[in-house]
Amino acid sequence: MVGILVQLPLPKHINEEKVLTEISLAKDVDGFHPLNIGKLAMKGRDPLFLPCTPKACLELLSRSGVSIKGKRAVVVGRSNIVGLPASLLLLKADATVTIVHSQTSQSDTESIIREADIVIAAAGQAKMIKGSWIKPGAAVIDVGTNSVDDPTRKSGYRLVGDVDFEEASKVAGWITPVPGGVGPMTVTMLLKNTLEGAKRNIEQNN
Ligand SMILES: NC(=O)C1=CN([C@@H]2O[C@H](COP(=O)(O)OP(=O)(O)OC[C@H]3O[C@@H](n4cnc5c(N)ncnc54)[C@H](OP(=O)(O)O)[C@@H]3O)[C@@H](O)[C@H]2O)C=CC1
Ligand SMILES: Nc1nc(=O)c2c([nH]1)NC[C@@H]1CN(c3ccc(C(=O)N[C@@H](CCC(=O)O)C(=O)O)cc3)C=[N+]21
Repeated sequence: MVGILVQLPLPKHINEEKVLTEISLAKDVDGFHPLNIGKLAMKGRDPLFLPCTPKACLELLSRSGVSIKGKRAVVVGRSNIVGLPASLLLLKADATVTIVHSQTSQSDTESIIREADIVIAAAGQAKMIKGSWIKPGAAVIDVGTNSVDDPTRKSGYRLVGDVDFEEASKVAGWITPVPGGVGPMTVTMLLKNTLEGAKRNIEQNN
């Protein structure tokens, strides 16, 4: 076995920190071991693996030719899975990073997003970010995957992002859709991490 991913969130009676700390560093393909996250947070240290969703966000930016250095970036959300590691990655890439969260005032959230060249939305709130908040030409990465009722669908629901795509796509320079945006790239980054981890293990054992 070359990689281990513990699907989060865990049920309440299981201690997430204990479980994640038990994962071998060399198999931590999600990059959630405290040592990997700690290295991500520190200057001049390189974690063995980067968390898949934040890595997917940066991959989408770089493949679209969006430069990060010196840009104003806002991350909406500060979870261990997405918001916090995404902001650390942007910081490592030399962006000027602001993080907004559930305790940020609505007016601050809106005004900070309005000034951002790069928006990473990971709040889990359907369509909370309006088109009028987006700076013209900004790069908008929508991580939110929220199911909303839709009686016209056989399933009875559909997936929407944290950004109002219809409005925001008229103003943004780049924007990812939901579904079909960050989600599939996250899966790709998981496979990439797993392959790279396997190669590294083979090299070290020879
Ligand atoms: N496509 C993909 O690969 C992935 C998609 N997701 C999706 O991304 C979204 C976020 O996931 P996850 O980070 O795990 O969710 P969490 O619920 O763990 O975190 C949500 C974060 O958003 C903040 N928040 C909540 N409401 C607001 C608001 N109104 N304004 C600003 N910030 C707010 C919370 O603040 P506070 O800290 O104060 O509570 C929290 O930090 C979900 O829709 C999830 O389904 C998640 C992982 C991968
Ligand atoms: N340890 C851990 N690591 C994670 O990376 C992790 C996790 N736990 N827990 C849950 C969240 C959620 N997440 C998604 C990944 C892909 C899609 C994805 O591919 N979505 C498709 C749609 C899928 C559908 O239609 O249902 C899309 O956006 O196009 C969504 C969500 C990873 N997470």
